[in-house]
Order: sequence, then C-alpha cells, then structure tokens
Amino acid sequence: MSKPVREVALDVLLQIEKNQAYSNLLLNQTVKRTNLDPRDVGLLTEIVYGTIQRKSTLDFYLQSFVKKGVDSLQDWVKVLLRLSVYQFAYLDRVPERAVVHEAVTIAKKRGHKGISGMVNGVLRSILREGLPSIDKVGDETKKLALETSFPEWLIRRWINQYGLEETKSMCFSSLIPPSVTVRVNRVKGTVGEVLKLLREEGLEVKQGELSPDAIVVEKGNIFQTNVYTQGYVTAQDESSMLVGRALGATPGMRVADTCAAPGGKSTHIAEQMDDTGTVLSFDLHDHKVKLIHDQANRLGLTCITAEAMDARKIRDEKVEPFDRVLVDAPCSGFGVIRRKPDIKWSKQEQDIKAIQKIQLEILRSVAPFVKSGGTLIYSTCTVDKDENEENVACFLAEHPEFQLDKTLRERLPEKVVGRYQEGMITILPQDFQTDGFFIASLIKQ
Ligand SMILES: C[S@@+](CC[C@H](N)C(=O)[O-])C[C@H]1O[C@@H](n2cnc3c(N)ncnc32)[C@H](O)[C@@H]1O
Repeated sequence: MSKPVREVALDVLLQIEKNQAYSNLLLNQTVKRTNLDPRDVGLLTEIVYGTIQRKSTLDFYLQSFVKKGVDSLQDWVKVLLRLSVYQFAYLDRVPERAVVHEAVTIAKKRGHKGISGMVNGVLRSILREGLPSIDKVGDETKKLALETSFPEWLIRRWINQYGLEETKSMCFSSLIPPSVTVRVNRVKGTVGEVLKLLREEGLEVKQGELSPDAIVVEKGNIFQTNVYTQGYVTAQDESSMLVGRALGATPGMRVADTCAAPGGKSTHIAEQMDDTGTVLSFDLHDHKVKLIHDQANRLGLTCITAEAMDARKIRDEKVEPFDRVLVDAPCSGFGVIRRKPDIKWSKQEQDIKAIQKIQLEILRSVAPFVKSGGTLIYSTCTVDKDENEENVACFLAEHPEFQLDKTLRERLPEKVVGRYQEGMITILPQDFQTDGFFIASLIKQ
C-alpha cells in the first residue's frame, strides 16, 4: 500500500531539511518513484513547496504553542507541525479535522504516545485560539521577514542594495507561484505554429509577454505533449530566454557556453544559429554533460558539442578563440526563489563571497578565448549586486581589453530597458513576474 500523501510530504521535507537536497529535484524523483494519484501529486507539491516557502512564518505561528519552543523539537516533529499549520493557514480546501487526524496518525506511527499527544494538543490549541498576529511585530525588517518568510540577513542585504520598497516587492513577489513557460525551437516552427499545435493537444496557451520566443502554458501538462517530445519546445523562464538574445549569435558562428548544463541556453543559441556553426558547451561533470546531450537530441540540434571541463581551467592553447562566449555562472540563485524556495534557507551570507570568487575565476579564465571584436556575456539568475555589477566592475578593472557593450540594449525587448545601465540589465522578479536575472555584455577590443 502506498504511503498517505502527507507522510510522503514529511519524508521529502525532512530530506530537504537534513541533507539540503534541492526541492525541485527531490520532488520530481519522489513523484516518479511513488505511485500517487495525480490529485495527490498536486497536494504533495503544494504542501512541500508551501512549507519551505513559508518556513519561518510557520515557526512563528508554532512558537507560542510549543512549551520549550520550536527548536527544542525533533526534526520530524517540527516538520510535521509545520506542514500541518501550512495547511491550516494557506490551503482553504483541506478540512482542518483531516489535517489533525493525519498528523496524529503519522506521529503515532513514528513516535511514542507522548509525541502524538503533543502534536494533537498543539494543533487543536492553534485551531481554538487562532494564529498569532504578525502585525504586532514592531521592527520593520523583522516584520517583513515574518510576513514573507525570508531570512533577516537577506532582507537587510537587499535593503542596502535596492532600498526598502523594492525589497518588499521582491519578497512578496517571490511567494507568487511561477508560471510555466516554454521557448519555441525556431528550427522546427514559429511561435504561431507551435501555439496551434499545443491547442490541438488540448493545452491552454498564450504568447509570452517578454521574450518573442516564449509561450506561457496556462493549463495542461506540457511534458506529456507530442510537441514537447518531438522537440518543438524547451521549458525555460522568459527572462532566461533573454540571455540567448543578448548573446546575438548568428548562423555559422563559433560559440562557447562555459557553464552549460542542463543546456537551456546552449540549445537556444544553436536554434538562433539555425543549427549551423559550432556551439561548444562545458560543464563540470559527465552526468551534467549528458543532460546537454539529451536536450540537444530531443530538439534535433547537431551543432552542439558538449564535454566535461572546469571553466576555471581552460588552458588548452589549441582552443581557438570564439565569436561569442557565454558565462551563465553558478550563483546564489536569489532570482529564482519562487521556483526553488529552499535557496532562502540553504544559503548563508558568507557563501556569497565564495560564489563571487568562483564567478570571477571563470571570467578570468575564459577572457583569452574571446575573439578580438567578439562578445562575452556574463549572466546570473541572482539579483545580488556583489555577484553581478561588482563582479563586472572587478573584471573590467583587470581586463582593459574589454568594454561594456552599448549595443546590448538593441537586443533586449523595449519593455525591460527600464533598469538598463550601459551594457548591463537586471530584471527583478517583481518587474514582469519572471525569474530575476542579470545580463552583462562585454566587447573585446
Ligand atoms: C546557472 S547553471 C547553468 C544553466 C545553463 N546555462 C542553462 O541555461 O541550462 C550553472 C552551471 O555551472 C556549472 N558550473 C559550476 N562551476 C563550474 C565550473 N567551474 N566550470 C564549468 N561549469 C561549472 C554548474 O554545474 C551548473 O550546471
């Protein structure tokens, strides 16, 4: 007999809490492994994402009902209480009595009688007395942190970098569920043609608003369509699609994508080059390189060659220079918190310096391989200014042969240029309800 959905949710959340596993990967694996009813998959996803997304708010709600405080509880009990309170607070359609009953059943199965009694007592007290009010919290940073479930250090960092109002919008917009968007493989069809094919397969779809290559899926499972399996589309956020546009590759060019897995941008570049020329894609390990091959094969693209290589150590004299080089760098991921809410809890402020160092090492290492007159694109899915503008400034100070590319603006949709600074663009998650992204374009003289 398969496990009840809330118990599966508890297992997934515990693994994320203990091993810092990525929520999206673990959830996908779990759905594949367990034979849950499709409706239960929806509830599981909602409970897992929601509980991570609202973690510190849920702990605040629980704090005054747990005698010795939430931190005194064993991990599994803490997570069980969190996911139960998440359902009370945010899921209207789940009956409260069913939530208590399931939590107590799970607690009985996993712990001694005292624990199930405590779980029962805490949940019933919350139902009786109601959730504590956040409005009474006086300090503005603390209040925003509790309202939107963000670590206080990150809120303070964003306030320093963007000011209070932008930070508030960023935090609140990170709670909005992300939309499902796909990029049309223009080697196989136009956006109009693919919209028609998807509608024929019963999906509700519309054209994207930011990227000319985008389709937004409003209803239906894109991954189960023929359109997807036959390689007409790739799942990608609209702001991420702008990186390929910013690179401006044309047919026949020689392009390097140095941090390429799972291949979202390499394949976009190959599509823009009508699958002619060369795209050389690197990532650290073979299992990641395989993901790039898989994508290219599904899309029917043949101009991509992928291999394992550390982009910090490109020293081979035989590597010919490239017309375009993309560094879509590993980063803190603060622009994609609505897709991967665990990022809020797994990253610490001191991690940013270490990430920044890797990003700069990659930029320094690839610089010699950009052709004279060629373009280097540096992009991240973070909004952190140290990883973005500061890294670009650092790199330019060390490499006077590179300059900010004034023509970047022409390759971006008119809509996004509001935040354009010469040669660089930041898209915040609240701007267009997309992922947050940073793109810098640098020309080698
Ligand atoms: C933001 S992701 C790239 C996403 C990819 N460009 C796409 O659009 O599908 C960053 C990638 O950099 C890779 N990476 C991290 N350090 C690296 C290094 N030193 N050399 C090459 N790749 C690296 C990671 O494995 C990860 O796949």
